[in-house]
Amino acid sequence: MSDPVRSVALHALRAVSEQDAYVNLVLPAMLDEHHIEGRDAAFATELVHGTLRRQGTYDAIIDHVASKGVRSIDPPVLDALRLGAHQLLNMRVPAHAAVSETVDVVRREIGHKPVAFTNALLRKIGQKDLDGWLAIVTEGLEGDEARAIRASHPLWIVQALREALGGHAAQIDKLLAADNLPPRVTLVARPGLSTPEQLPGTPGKLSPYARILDEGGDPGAIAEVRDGRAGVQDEGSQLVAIALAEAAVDGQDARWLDLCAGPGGKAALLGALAAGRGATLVANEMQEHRAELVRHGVRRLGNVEVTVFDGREGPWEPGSFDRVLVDAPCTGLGALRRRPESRWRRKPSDLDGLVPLQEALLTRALELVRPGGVVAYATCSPHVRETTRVVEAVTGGRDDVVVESTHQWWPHIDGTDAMFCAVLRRH
Ligand SMILES: C[S@@+](CC[C@H](N)C(=O)[O-])C[C@H]1O[C@@H](n2cnc3c(N)ncnc32)[C@H](O)[C@@H]1O
Repeated sequence: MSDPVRSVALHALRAVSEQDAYVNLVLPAMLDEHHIEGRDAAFATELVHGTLRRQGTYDAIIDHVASKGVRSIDPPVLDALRLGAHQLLNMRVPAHAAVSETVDVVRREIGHKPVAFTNALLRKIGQKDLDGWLAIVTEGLEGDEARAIRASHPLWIVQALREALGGHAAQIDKLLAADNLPPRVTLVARPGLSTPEQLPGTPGKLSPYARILDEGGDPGAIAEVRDGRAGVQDEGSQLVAIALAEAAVDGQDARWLDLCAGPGGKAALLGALAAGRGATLVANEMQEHRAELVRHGVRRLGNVEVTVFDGREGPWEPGSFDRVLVDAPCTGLGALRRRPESRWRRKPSDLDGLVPLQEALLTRALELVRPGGVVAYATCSPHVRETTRVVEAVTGGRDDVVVESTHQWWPHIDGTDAMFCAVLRRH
């Protein structure tokens, strides 16, 4: 394969759009297979992740330059055009190389037929810079419609994020911009197993256990991460585990439960915090393959039992836990910056299935915690239907539950994923 980097990039985009692959899984495997490393691997990652993030903007531009519109274009050719547009408009690739290399990939990987078409469209796109194109494709559009194209988010997500910002809705552009920046890798030093000072990088801003790796830092090269004394974990996730661990409980503090634990990042931190107090943790996960990831994450801890049940039905005694975490399955709209394709895959109707499950899991958690104990309800989504409205629906009309605190973290303010956490106390 000549220029294997761009060929791999196109294959990864095809796998995402054709087979619903997750780019975070499929691209590293392809890079490994083709022995693409170092700067070439970083270039391929930027090509693919950047193209996926900015797909909404590029499709609007391609729609403008293609005489029959973007929908008339064969999916493999469209992926190649997006790849070319990203190089032309958002990367420091010289325009002639962006066009000719992308056209070569089309010739090699798709065939001769679309070569002239691709060449003509990319040349047109190369005639203006990104700002020039944005002015054209948002002409006549206002507010969120223009914003959706400019910041490359589906309109319904822009509207949901603006609603979630509430009184801070004016920050929407900053939030959308933060979603388009790849996050720095953050480590967690699991207390009792390692200290942040033993890890490379700089201290976190919010969690006392966090360390932020320098750009290009490889967590796989760190001994503490390899052997489970530390892990890779966004600071927002660390803060959720800390919020549950630090909430005051009346009386004993011996039995903790993580109802939805897979893949186990929060369970590992909670387990370490529980061990420091002589408490035990049940880390439950419904899917066996994800429970296996939890077992791996907590392998250094002797106080964690991993179970595999539907959290709504597991065989625990009512009132048998002092602290319970419900890190509920959700749309993940708070983690768009680390999952480049997910914004295009999620649908508003996903909420219709998730919200009843979230309510049922929180209801069960409130049954399993003892009076005087606490429940933390968390989502890696700021969508109000999954956050405050779930808490209101479950606690409204109950006089045995008090909402002690709610907190929404944001990428553009806190540098974390947009995690939500409510701490509830049973009476
Ligand atoms: C947001 S993730 C949890 C992330 C995890 N706490 C961590 O920090 O690594 C939600 C998890 O809930 C699991 N899940 C979905 N439905 C469930 C149910 N009914 N009971 C228990 N777990 C469930 C999913 O498989 C998924 O692993």
